[in-house]
Amino acid sequence: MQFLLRPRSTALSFVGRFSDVKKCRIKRRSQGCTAPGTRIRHRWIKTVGEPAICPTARQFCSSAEKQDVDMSKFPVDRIRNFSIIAHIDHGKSTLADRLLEMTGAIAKTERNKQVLDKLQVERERGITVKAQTASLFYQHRGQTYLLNLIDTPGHVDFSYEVSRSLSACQGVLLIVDANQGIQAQTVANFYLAFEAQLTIIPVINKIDLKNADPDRVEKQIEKIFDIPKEECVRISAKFGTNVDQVLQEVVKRIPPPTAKVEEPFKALLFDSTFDHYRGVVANIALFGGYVTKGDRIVSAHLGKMYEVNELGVLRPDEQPTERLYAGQVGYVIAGMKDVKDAQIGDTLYLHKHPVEPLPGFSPAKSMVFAGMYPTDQSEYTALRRAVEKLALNDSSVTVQRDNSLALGAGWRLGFLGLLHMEVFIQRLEQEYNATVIITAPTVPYKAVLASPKLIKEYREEVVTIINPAQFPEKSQVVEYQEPMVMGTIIAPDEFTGKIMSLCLLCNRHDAGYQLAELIKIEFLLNGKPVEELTTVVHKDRAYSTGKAMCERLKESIPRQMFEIAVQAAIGSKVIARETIKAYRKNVLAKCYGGDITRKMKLLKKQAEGKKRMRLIGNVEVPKDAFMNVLKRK
Ligand SMILES: Nc1nc2c(ncn2[C@@H]2O[C@H](COP(=O)(O)OP(=O)(O)OP(=O)(O)O)[C@@H](O)[C@H]2O)c(=O)[nH]1
Repeated sequence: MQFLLRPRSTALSFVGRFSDVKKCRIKRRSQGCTAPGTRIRHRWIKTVGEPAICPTARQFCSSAEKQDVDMSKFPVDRIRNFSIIAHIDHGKSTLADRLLEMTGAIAKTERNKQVLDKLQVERERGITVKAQTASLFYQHRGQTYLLNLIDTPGHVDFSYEVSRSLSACQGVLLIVDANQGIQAQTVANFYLAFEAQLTIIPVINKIDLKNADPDRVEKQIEKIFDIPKEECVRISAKFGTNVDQVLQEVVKRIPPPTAKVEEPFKALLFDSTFDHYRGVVANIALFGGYVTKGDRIVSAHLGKMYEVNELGVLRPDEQPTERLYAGQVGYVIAGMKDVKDAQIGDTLYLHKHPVEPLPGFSPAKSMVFAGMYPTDQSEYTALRRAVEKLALNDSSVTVQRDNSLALGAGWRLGFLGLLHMEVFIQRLEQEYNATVIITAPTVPYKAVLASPKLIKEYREEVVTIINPAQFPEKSQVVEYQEPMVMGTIIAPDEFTGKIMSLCLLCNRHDAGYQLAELIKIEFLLNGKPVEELTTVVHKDRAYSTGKAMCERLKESIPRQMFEIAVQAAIGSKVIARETIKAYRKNVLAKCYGGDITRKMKLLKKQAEGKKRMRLIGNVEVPKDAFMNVLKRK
């Protein structure tokens, strides 16, 4: 790993192997933007709209009032579109709950916790993986404001969701934990918002904590982001302390959208979900004009025409309206049945008024690839549909068809990181009842080919390999290359030494490829290679990886009626071995007496379990064994 010290030593940059990085994230910086760690010299927060308001003059909409709000009465200057961004667990979803409660969008009950985290996987893991939109009506000085709030995920793997959400906003609430202070994703998200030229309101959360030190965090914010400490809002999202001030600051400081209703309809499709009954529900931000139910709209990228069947706002549940106007954020359902119809970043316009498309987004770059196969090939078609639908909800997943001799037809999927991969598979299992086998995750390596035969086959000299089983032999290549990342750590001088070990966990961006000594390791069960476990590692890690994987295989494969040899091999050379002793599992062992139905039940359960097994030679390997072995600790 290389380290580069930046001027004044406020930031430490490093270049490291991508495969070392545990939480993967790729970040592209637009040219000419401020480099991480350098101080921003100019003031960039503007105060717009009215001067400071008297808190007593503020009122909130009641739940009853909100139903009657006529969207057509919303002049653009009373709309505020903003996102909540932060490092993981700094309290975005908790603050979103409070904002929803205070504006009457949801009732204030114990049950209403992390309302915007709708997915089962989000509730189980306590993390946000999908950005969610909610339109809030907020009364201030006798006027109703429409606040469109987008709650975003904090984990580095889902930062693509954050950058997409920001394209629909003019401002952000940058939440910082009063105890932890500024963390890697705080800096990364700050730069996303800064580069998008959004107004940034720093919010110091969790001031109720015993170890909270808001003064220190304010100083950090001032030093690193150049935001005067007077502009920070101190809150406790958990207890609602000062949360009303956040709403006031949103109205005061975030500018309204510049969109004009008089212009032709132009909307950015910034997110979408798939509804089994109604098809694609597209989240749109209107950059001009208005759209009405029944209008015929065109998607600029695909040139396809649709009729708007339903549109409305998200409160946070869908609330249909007759029209959506310039500056608003809402949803449309327009008979998009095919998942490929709703391209994230596409521009929608009226059939009769074509417009210049909006810039859209550059596609997310997958950095972790894995093969996925149905446990039972008869489930292939159902799984294909599930993958397509889930990929629509998560456009940062790349899907390529793949075929394995042993596992049959499947896909090679690309993810932004390992958590992203785990969440995708958990969602497939929970939302689509799918059971799948996942192969070893790998980063995209490059090989400079030497063999003319291979060059002819690939039709290029430098190939990117996303499947270790297709990794060319050393004799066929000039060199291997591996992806590198550029990471940034911002810290005071005195900590430079200590933070070296933390480098693997920090924010990073693409730093190209470098020459690498790579080796392919194969794993064999009783002499039969398990293709899906084939892995490519750095030469110096070959033995430790081979040994660790053999040990994990031994732990994960249940004993069978014969002895199983677990081996790791480089070419024909075995580098590690473990033995699984013979054993016979008699499921009826504890079932005394003659109750035949009980015995049949146990045998049926065993047969179902076997379905989830994969037969390698004569060795049965449960699906979970693959996951256990492939999980990096
Ligand atoms: N004491 C205290 N705890 C808080 C406060 N705000 C949030 N928390 C807790 O912090 C944890 C994380 O809160 P979330 O709202 O899920 O954080 P998040 O930023 O949305 O998390 P991700 O979406 O996963 O990035 C939860 O256990 C909250 O109860 C606060 O003001 N005070």
